[in-house]
Amino acid sequence: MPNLKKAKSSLTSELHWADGFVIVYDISDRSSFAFAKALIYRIREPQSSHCKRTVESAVLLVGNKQDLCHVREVGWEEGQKLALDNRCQFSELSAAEQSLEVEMMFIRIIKDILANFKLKEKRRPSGSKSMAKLINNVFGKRRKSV
Ligand SMILES: Nc1nc2c(ncn2[C@@H]2O[C@H](COP(=O)(O)OP(=O)(O)OP(=O)(O)O)[C@@H](O)[C@H]2O)c(=O)[nH]1
Repeated sequence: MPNLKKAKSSLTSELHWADGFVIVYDISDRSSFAFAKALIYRIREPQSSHCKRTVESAVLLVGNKQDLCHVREVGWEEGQKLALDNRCQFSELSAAEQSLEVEMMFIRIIKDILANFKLKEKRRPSGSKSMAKLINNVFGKRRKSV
């Protein structure tokens, strides 16, 4: 429960501007997984009016310290399920032993962010429709004739 409270007060400003999040927990520490879960819930909770995003944030959940799997407290399936249930990507790695994997992790989140923006572009009304919308936004829909 304290984790949830702490997570609620975390990320407040980042929720406004961040296009992506990498949430890292320690597979040999269950409390870090609970905190990661609370952070993901915070990111995915329905946004309040002052924080309306047009593109959903990309989230990559990472189970670190895979080299400590002999003292594992969080199963791979648990991490995978949390990610799937909350539209996140998931991977496990060992930052201590796999520097390339860490690099790949950042490339992956950047790719996901770009994919989200491309998806939004596709959904936008095209050409004249979008121009009409822009004009309406600037001048207002119901203009009185002079
Ligand atoms: N065995 C192992 N240890 C790791 C790994 N990654 C980080 N550590 C160790 O975990 C400890 C915490 O690492 P930090 O890089 O300080 O991570 P942090 O998230 O800033 O941790 P806090 O400062 O505790 O919040 C250090 O002792 C690291 O050496 C890993 O992949 N395997």
